[in-house]
Amino acid sequence: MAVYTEVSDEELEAFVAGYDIGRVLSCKGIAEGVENSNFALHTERGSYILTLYEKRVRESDLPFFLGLMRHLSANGLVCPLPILDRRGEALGRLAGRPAALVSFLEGLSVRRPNARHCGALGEALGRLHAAGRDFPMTRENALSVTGWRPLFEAAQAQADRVSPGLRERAAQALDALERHWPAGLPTGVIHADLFTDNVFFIGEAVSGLIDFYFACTDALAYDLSICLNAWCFEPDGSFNVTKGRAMIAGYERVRRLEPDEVEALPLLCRGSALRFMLTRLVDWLNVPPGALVKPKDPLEYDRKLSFHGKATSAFEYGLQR
Ligand SMILES: Nc1ncnc2c1ncn2[C@@H]1O[C@H](COP(=O)(O)OP(=O)(O)O)[C@@H](O)[C@H]1O
Ligand SMILES: N[C@@H](CCOP(=O)(O)O)C(=O)O
Repeated sequence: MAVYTEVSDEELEAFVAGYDIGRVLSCKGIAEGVENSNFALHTERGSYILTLYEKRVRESDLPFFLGLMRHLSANGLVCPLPILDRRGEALGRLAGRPAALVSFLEGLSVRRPNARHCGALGEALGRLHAAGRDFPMTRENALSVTGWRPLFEAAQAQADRVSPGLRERAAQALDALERHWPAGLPTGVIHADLFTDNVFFIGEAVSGLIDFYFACTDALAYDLSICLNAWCFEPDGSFNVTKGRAMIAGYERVRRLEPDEVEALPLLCRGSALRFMLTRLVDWLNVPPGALVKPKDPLEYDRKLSFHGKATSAFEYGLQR
């Protein structure tokens, strides 16, 4: 369910009249997604996504997200382009919420990516990092290492109800990561949530990247580690090194990893696995009564953590030199 806020026809027509995009032909709520209310909007001029930003997105971050998408689009990355209204603003208000219109992207996300998808994704991630290089705004990553202990504290008392021993496994990973988290790696704009549902393909070519609402300024290789976690494990919990090799090679076609990033990769993968395990665990333990959102499985990332805890070098993830 991802329509939290209903919009009346009158409100919608008044909002759309603020843009030079013709009149509304249709507007349908989109079921996918969890954070915001999204609608597929068709007007006399084209197709758009209308997003009403809900409570989990901080309003003060919206200029960063919208500015970033405009910057990346201007630098050749296919991502949603925020449409400017007649006043030249990308951010408006609708039904009492901050709202924006972005361009509609063609393509489909893949649920079970193969190695060619992983290679194409790696290359697209490299292009994203290159296109973001001159973006002048910054945004701290609230879900990096200093953000993990509060999540752990919020969930630890009930963690063993989800899986025996989970509290201790998470505590050990967190202690190790807090002690050894790498500093000084090359940083820039990262997507920070480039899971399969946020990447569109036409055939095996990437046709667009969406959902920049976790984007921030952080280590570039951390973004790659998020993708290795999200794309290269099999349903049985094993890491598919063929997919990892394709992804890293795809990334390095655009941007070669530096020696300190290579060195840090296993730790970054462990950190990003813990990040998603913890946010999923907190969500799992706090499903609001009557909610239609299906929480994501934290144990998927508990299994990934056990792989990363044993990995010692980037070669185990498919790096070739
Ligand atoms: N620019 C776009 N073009 C086409 N479809 C989009 C676009 N943006 C979002 N969508 C659709 O809306 C769904 C939810 O969007 P998403 O940004 O992932 O929401 P949330 O941030 O709430 O998780 C996506 O899975 C996709 O189907
Ligand atoms: N990708 C995260 C959850 C964020 O969901 P999204 O719909 O905003 O991509 C996870 O898998 O835990």
